[in-house]
Amino acid sequence: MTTEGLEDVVATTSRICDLDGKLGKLTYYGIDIHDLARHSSFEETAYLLWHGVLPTKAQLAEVEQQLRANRALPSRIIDLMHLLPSSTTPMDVLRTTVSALVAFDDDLSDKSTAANERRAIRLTSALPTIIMTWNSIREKRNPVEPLQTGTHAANMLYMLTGKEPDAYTARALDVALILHADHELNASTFAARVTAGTKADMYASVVAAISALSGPLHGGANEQVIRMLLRIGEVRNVEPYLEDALARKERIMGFGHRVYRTEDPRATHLRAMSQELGERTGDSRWYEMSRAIEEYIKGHKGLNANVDFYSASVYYMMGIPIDLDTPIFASSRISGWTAHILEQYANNRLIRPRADYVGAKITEYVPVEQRG
Ligand SMILES: CC(=O)SCCNC(=O)CCNC(=O)[C@H](O)C(C)(C)COP(=O)(O)OP(=O)(O)OC[C@H]1O[C@@H](n2cnc3c(N)ncnc32)[C@H](O)[C@@H]1OP(=O)(O)O
Ligand SMILES: O=C([O-])CC(=O)C(=O)O
Repeated sequence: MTTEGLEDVVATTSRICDLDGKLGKLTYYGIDIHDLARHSSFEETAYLLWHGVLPTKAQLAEVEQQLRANRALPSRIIDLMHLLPSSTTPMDVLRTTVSALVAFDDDLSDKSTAANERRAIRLTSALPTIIMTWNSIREKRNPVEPLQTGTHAANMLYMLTGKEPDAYTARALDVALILHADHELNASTFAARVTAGTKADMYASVVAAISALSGPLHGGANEQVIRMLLRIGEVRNVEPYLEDALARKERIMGFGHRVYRTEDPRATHLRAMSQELGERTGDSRWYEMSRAIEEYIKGHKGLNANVDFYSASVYYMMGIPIDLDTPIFASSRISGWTAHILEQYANNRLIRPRADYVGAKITEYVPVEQRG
């Protein structure tokens, strides 16, 4: 029997992330996402995903230090970015430069777990630098050097503007990164594991993941959500816009999920953040439109907002350029991807499902001269 889109197919065992779509429960190594969002940091959550336990104080300090120490990019990666047309999308730049980073790995032949854990740290540190360096290059500004201090989130905001972010915004992005860090066998993580399952290296596996994340049915939806909010413009336009869109059978980005049949627990936090950011910035339009869309779609289609819905207005109110939304998702999900790649390597079997053949019956080969 076939299951289109592998819905509900259990494709592997994993200790990393547990997801209950009926109850709306999400845990990383048994720790509730709500607790992580309230109390953890992105760095601590990444450690948890890589090692399966929360770090001691010393281990946390060490991973924070390693993540800071690896922020700078090889200068030739920056040279490579200068060669790209300024219209290249940030996701395409991310995919291309992560692929090129393999050439700067000191010893690719070292396939030990320790070497792959070091690669996970290097890749996690590199992603925000790539994204923000590209943002400067395409705007014909000098890239801002990464800070040697501060969190993954604060450094990302600093590299965007050249100014240290206020504590509230840095923490809000930190929480968003925690919420996006892992999500079981989503399409990009599955792509990473399929690639790692062939014993391809970590760079190749992450490139596969970035490529899968970029599509609008997955991580690319957050960018489409904010474009929709901009098109709608104000709360009173929500209803006619959605009526039209649904009549045309359009999908409303940021709604629906393959696994959740109830509220996505990450959306609960992002909704509250969107409201709070609206109040702080004195412009609640984006939050209010989002609430109106959510109510309409819930009422008319029975669909819940997913992680991409409220993250869109959150990032917009932080002043993040729209097409950096999905790369920012990637700069969190890299922790989950690399954790899954490490888990795949540790207990590997090639991932190779079958297809139910529904094509033509055996047919005789007709040489081209006789085909008319
Ligand atoms: C981080 C993430 O990846 S979260 C997901 C981000 N993606 C989006 O927000 C894109 C919009 N959402 C969607 O396209 C889908 O809900 C997906 C891709 C997330 C999940 O899709 P699936 O599990 O394959 O559900 P499927 O596509 O079979 O949809 C089931 C039904 O709900 C409808 N539906 C699902 N999502 C939506 C939506 N966002 N807007 C309108 N209708 C929708 C479908 O049209 C379909 O209706 P039908 O049976 O009448 O044809
Ligand atoms: O799990 C999924 O299919 C999509 C998702 O929410 C994520 O990757 O965060």
